[in-house]
Amino acid sequence: MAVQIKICGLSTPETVDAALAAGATHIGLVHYEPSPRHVALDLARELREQARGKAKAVLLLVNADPETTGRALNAIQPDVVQFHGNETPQWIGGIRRSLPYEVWKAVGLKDAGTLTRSEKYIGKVDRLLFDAPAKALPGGNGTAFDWSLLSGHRHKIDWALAGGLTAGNVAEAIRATGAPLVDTSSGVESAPGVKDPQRIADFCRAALAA
Ligand SMILES: O=C(O)c1ccccc1NCC(=O)[C@H](O)[C@H](O)COP(=O)(O)O
Repeated sequence: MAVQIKICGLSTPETVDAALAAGATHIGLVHYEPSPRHVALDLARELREQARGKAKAVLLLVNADPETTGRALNAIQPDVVQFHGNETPQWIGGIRRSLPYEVWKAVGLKDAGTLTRSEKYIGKVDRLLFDAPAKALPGGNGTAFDWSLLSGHRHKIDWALAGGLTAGNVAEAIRATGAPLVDTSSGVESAPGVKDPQRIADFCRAALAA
């Protein structure tokens, strides 16, 4: 099956079009004010509508309180909500039980212990997104982690690979890990928060050719 591709941190209609044209299966909308990719709810709703029926819209939240979470989900009605902070399995499981969204949890992989600890989300989420550990931001830092942590790992639920992926390394990352879904943000930007249509096209081509 062809690898699935998420282009994260989109914030303009032009770059959503570029992602859709290049074959992205998922577009990521970051609703987190400290991020250079933050999109307010009105814009996120427009971008989500632009992608409807063409790619899944993934809403990213980071340690959002219940009111913010409810307001954002209501406004955007995404296909997927991705939790990218320290949200607990109980909190995430509650959202998944009560709302009709696919639910993902991002996990920063430092070492084999983090991989083992990520199992507490099994049964509470639909997918684990393995990313580099948090730095200045919880995600979107453009750094890769040690992919060998995943080699030979028996995944018990759906998963995805993120962290420092570019057109230049995504094929190798797919071969090294067997990732069924790859996610990039900084690797398709010309500056933090500024997506580049050419880099989006190059990334998708390289991932699909892997
Ligand atoms: O992208 C952000 O600014 C961001 C901020 C806060 C939490 C998560 C964020 N991004 C999440 C993603 O899914 C990124 O695509 C993922 O971390 C990979 O980013 P990158 O290493 O820059 O490709």
